[in-house]
Amino acid sequence: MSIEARYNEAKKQYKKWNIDVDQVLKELKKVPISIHCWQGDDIGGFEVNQQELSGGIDVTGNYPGKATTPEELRNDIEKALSLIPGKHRINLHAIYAETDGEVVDRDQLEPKHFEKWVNWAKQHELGLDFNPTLFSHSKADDGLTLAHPDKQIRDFWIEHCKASRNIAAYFGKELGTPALTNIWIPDGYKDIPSDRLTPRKRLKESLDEIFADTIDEKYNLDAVESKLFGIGSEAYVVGSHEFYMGYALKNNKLCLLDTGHYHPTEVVSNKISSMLLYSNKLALHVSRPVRWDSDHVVILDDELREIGLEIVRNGALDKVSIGLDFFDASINRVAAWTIGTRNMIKALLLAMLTPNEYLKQLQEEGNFTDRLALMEEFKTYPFGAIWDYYCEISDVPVGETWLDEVKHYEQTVLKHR
Ligand SMILES: C[C@H](O)[C@H](O)[C@@H](O)C(=O)CO
Ligand SMILES: [Mn+2]
Repeated sequence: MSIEARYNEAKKQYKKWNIDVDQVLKELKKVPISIHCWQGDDIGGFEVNQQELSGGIDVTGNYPGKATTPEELRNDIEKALSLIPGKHRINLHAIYAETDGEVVDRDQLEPKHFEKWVNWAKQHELGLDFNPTLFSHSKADDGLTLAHPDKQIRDFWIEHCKASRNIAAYFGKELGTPALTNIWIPDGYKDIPSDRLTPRKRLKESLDEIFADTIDEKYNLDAVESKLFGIGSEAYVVGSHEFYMGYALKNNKLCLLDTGHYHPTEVVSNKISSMLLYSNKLALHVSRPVRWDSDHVVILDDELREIGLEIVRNGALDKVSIGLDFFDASINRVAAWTIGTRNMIKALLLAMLTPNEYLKQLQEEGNFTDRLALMEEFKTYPFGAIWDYYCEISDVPVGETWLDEVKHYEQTVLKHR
């Protein structure tokens, strides 16, 4: 049976539940995923004086073929994009600036250092998002940045964050879609602090200074990302969830929830509805923590499916900015992007192919038997036929055939680096 014939058969099954699959695919096509560039080079970046990765995050593995130049990184992203259905965004960190061999410290970065990224994004009709990089730098060596007791250090990072917002606004203006500037800092202490309040006060003041200049939301949106702990900040992280939730709500910023930044049994899917009751916008870093914030490649597990459902059934596709954040250097990096991003899209499609309104009604009626029975039965509905058809009409490989393309790319390009 052809892919189209299988699709038409599958469609009939969803039709029984008033799910218009053609319409679903049109909607899905409009949802951009912000794909993080840093999977392609193990968060190395291209600074002239590149420093070792710090900030309490770690990339493990030594799979050959990592991108060593901006051109290589862009080529690898292009390869991954050719295997992923839909139109997406690329998420950059400040360390991906291109300064033509000149040493430009982070507080001095300007839009011109990202001109090549913008030209490339225009060529491929991609939106861009941005992150100041407050790690892998001598001024972050003691694990403190915006909350540092030394004003000079704080000021340096404040200037970097301001510069980053201007760079993001430039992306937004040039590309006609607002860039999300996400601030994540590593600040914290390895051991039990004697004062939790003072560093948080300093962080609050630093953020107030960073955001003092208003930037049109047409061009730039600001997000703040919390964390529970990092390597070297096990006992205390200044920018905790509560800290940023309060800050974001009070200052009209987006809270960014990273799925690896919570206690092991705490899930982001359960936070989305609450957060959206108090804020009209929310951002995600979808990752896969294995026992800790390990940033494994996203798989189609229960939590990913639940995140998809929470976004879709609450009508929040235009409120939640979906970004990815994983970095695995033990497997082919183009495959990592492809697996993780295809899975994120699959989770959204699965959610759209669920009779959400009817299931809500069952719950309201207290009919938990039917609710459970249907939720389980829908797990074996012919989703694969719809997904394959979506890939076909999106001109990307169907099923696992994308892997052959990655293998070919590995043999012809990655192996020769
Ligand atoms: C590269 C980092 O993963 C990223 O900036 C940050 O979002 C993070 O999640 C740190 O744990
Ligand atoms: Mn993150």
